[in-house]
Amino acid sequence: MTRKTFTLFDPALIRPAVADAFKKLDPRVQWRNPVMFVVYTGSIITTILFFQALGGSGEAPAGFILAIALWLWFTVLFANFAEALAEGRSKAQAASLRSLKKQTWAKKLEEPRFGGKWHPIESSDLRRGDVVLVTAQDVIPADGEVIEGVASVDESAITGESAPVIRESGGDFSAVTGGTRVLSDWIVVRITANPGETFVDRMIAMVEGARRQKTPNEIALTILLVALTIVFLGVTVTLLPYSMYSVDVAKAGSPITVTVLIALLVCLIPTTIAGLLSAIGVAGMSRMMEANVIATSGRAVEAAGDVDVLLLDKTGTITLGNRHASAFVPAPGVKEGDLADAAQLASLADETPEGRSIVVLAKHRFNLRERDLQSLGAHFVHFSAQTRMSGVDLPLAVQEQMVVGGSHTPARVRQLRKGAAEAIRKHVESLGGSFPAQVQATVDDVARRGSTPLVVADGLKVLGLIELKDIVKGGIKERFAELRRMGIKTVMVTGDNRLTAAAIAAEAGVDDFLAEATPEQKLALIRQHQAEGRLVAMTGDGTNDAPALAQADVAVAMNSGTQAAKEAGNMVDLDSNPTKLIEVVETGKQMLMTRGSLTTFSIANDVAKYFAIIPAAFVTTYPQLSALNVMHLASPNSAILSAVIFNALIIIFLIPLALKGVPYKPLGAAVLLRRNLLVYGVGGVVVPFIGIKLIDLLLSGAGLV
Ligand SMILES: Nc1ncnc2c1ncn2[C@@H]1O[C@H](COP(=O)(O)OP(=O)(O)OP(=O)(O)O)[C@@H](O)[C@H]1O
Ligand SMILES: [K+]
Ligand SMILES: [Mg+2]
Repeated sequence: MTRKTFTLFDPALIRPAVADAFKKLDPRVQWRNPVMFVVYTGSIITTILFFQALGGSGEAPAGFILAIALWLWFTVLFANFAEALAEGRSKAQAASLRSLKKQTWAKKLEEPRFGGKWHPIESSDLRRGDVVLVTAQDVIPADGEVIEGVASVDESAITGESAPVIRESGGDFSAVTGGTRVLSDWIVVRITANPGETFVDRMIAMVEGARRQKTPNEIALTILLVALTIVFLGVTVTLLPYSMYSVDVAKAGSPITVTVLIALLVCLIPTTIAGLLSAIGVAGMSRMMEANVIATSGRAVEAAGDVDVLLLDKTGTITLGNRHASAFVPAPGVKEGDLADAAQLASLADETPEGRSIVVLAKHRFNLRERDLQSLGAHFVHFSAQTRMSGVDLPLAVQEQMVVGGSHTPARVRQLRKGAAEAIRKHVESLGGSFPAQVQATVDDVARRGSTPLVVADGLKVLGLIELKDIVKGGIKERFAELRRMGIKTVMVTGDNRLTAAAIAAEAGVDDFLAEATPEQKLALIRQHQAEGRLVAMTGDGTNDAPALAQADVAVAMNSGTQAAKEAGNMVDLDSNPTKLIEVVETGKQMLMTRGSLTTFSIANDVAKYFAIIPAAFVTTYPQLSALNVMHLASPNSAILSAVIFNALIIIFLIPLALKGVPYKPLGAAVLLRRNLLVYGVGGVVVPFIGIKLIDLLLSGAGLV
C-alpha cells in the first residue's frame, strides 16, 4: 500500500469542498478572516434590505438589491470554497496516512536484548522506553531506535519507495517508524514515542492543519489588509451623510443607497487576496507533502523560500553513508595481521556501521563476542564525535590468554584505540609516543582519495590505518549547481579530516566546506551565518547533527537518520535525499511569490474597480459625474452589479493559481520581483476593465439591467 495523490480538481475533492464552503458560513469561522467578515456582514445587511424592499419600502428596486445580495454571498462562498479545497487535499493526504496506524501485536521483551523472554502486547499499550522484538514479516508497532540486530525494512507505506532499506543498531540508520514492516531478519527496538505522539501522528496533525498557525508573514499581511479595509470602511461610511447633505443643498438628485455603499466597499477592500490567503498557505504544505517532505511548521516552509546558505553533513547526506573498511595499511615494521587483530578488538563493541565493517574485514580473526570480552573485564570506549576515537581497554590477563602480538605497553592495561589521525596523534603523544611520518603520508594519500583513514594504536604505538571507503551520491553535482543558480551557497560540514573533506567537496561540487567540525562548531557556524542576517538551511541525518538542526531556520532531517535528528528538524524528507532542498526551496519561493503576486493583483484590481464604480455610484447625487463614465457601461446599476460580480468571480478564477502556485524560475530575486510586479500589477489594473465591461454587456444584452 502506498500513499494516494490527488489532482487539483479531483471530483472526490470538489464535492466535499462545496459542502464545506457552506459549513464555513458559521460566523465563528468567518470572524477569523476580518476582510471577508466585512463582506459577510454586507451580505446579511443587503439580504435584510431586500426583504424590506419586498415589503414595499425599499431604498432601491428589490431585484437590484437581491442581485447584489446574492453575489455578495457568492463572494463569501467562493473564498470558503478555495480554503475548503486546499484543506480537502490535505485531509485526503492525512486519511491515507491514518490507514498506516493499524493496531498490531508486539513482542515486548522482558529484558532489553535478543533471546530474552517476550510476551504479546497490543501496540497501543506500548510506552516510550519499552523494548520489543520485531522479526520477519512483523509490522513495527511504534517509532523506535534499533538497539540490536540488522533487518531489511519495507518503508513503502510511508515513503512510497518500494526498495527495502536496511535498519541497524548504532550509527545513523537506527531509527524505525511505526507502521513499516520488517522483511527479513530481526531487530530489537527501543520504543521512543508514546501512542498519539508518533511520527505518523505528527504528520497527520500537520497535514490536517489542526496545528496550522498563521506564520509571521501571514499575520503581517493580514494586518495590512485589515488596515486597508478600515480605511475604506471609513471612506464609504462618511459618503452617506455627505451624499445626503449634497442632495439637500442642491435640491436635486437622490442620496446614495446603503446597498450601493456596501457594493462599493466590497469592491474596494482587498477581497481577492483575503479570500485566497489561507488556501495559499495550506497548498504550500500539501505541495511539500507531494514532494515527500513533511513540514512540521508553516514558518519553515515560508523560510525555505528565502534561504541563503545550505549546510550539509558529509556522510550519509552527500555520500551514500555506508562507510566500510576496505583495506588495512600497516605502519613500517608492523605485520598486517597484528594491525587487523588490534582493529578487530577495538571494534568488537563498536556498533557503528564503520565498526562492524572493520570486524568483517578482519575476517573474524578471533571467535570472540563482545560479551566474552566483557566478562574478562575489558572496558569498551565508545565512539563520540568529540573524541573521534573508539576502542577497548584490555586487562593484561585477557591479553595473555589470547596470546596476541607482543605487548607494547608497559602498563597493566592494554589500550587499543582507533580513530581520526589527529585524535590518535594527540592520544599517543599524551602517552609519550610519536606519530610515524610514514603513517602520516599514508593517511594523506588515503584522504586525498576521498576515503576516511582510521588510525589504530596499541598503547603508544601506532600500528597503521584502516581505509574507510564511501561513495558520493550520483547526480549530486548537477543539483548543487542548480542551487547555486538559485543564489544559495552550499557548505559541507563534516567531522572528517581536511583532505578527505576537500576531496569529497570537490567531487560533489559544494561551494565551501568545514572539516574536523565538532557538533558545537557546526552549531557555531549556523549562528555566525544567522548573525550576518542570512537564513540557514541544514540537512543532516546523524545524532551529532541534532543541535545544528535545531538551530537552523529550515532543518531537513533525513528519514533514514536518527530519531534525535528527526526530532530536532522542522522537516523530514521521506526520501532521505539531500538535494530535496531544491524542491523545498522552490516550494517555499513559490508560496511567497504566489502570495506577493496575488496581493499585488488584488490591490491593483481594487484601484481599477474604483474607476468603474465611483461614477456609477454617485451619478444619482451628482449627475455631472456621468462624464467620468469612461467605460460606457449600460446603466449605473449595471456598472455596480458588474463590478460586484467581477469581484466574486475573480476569486474562483484565481483558485488554480493559488493552489498550484506561481511558476518559479531560478532568475534571481530582483528580476523575479520586477517581472511579477509588471504581470500582476499591470494585469491587475487592466483585467477588471475588460471583465467588468464584458459582464455589463452580458447583463444588458440579456436585458437583466
Ligand atoms: N566508529 C568509529 N570509531 C572511531 N573513529 C571513528 C568512528 N567513526 C568515525 N570516526 C572518526 O571520527 C570522525 C568524525 O566522524 P563522524 O561520523 O562523527 O563525522 P560527522 O561529524 O558526522 O561528519 P559527517 O557525517 O559529515 O562525515 C571520522 O572522520 C573518523 O575519523
Ligand atoms: K475587492
Ligand atoms: Mg554524520
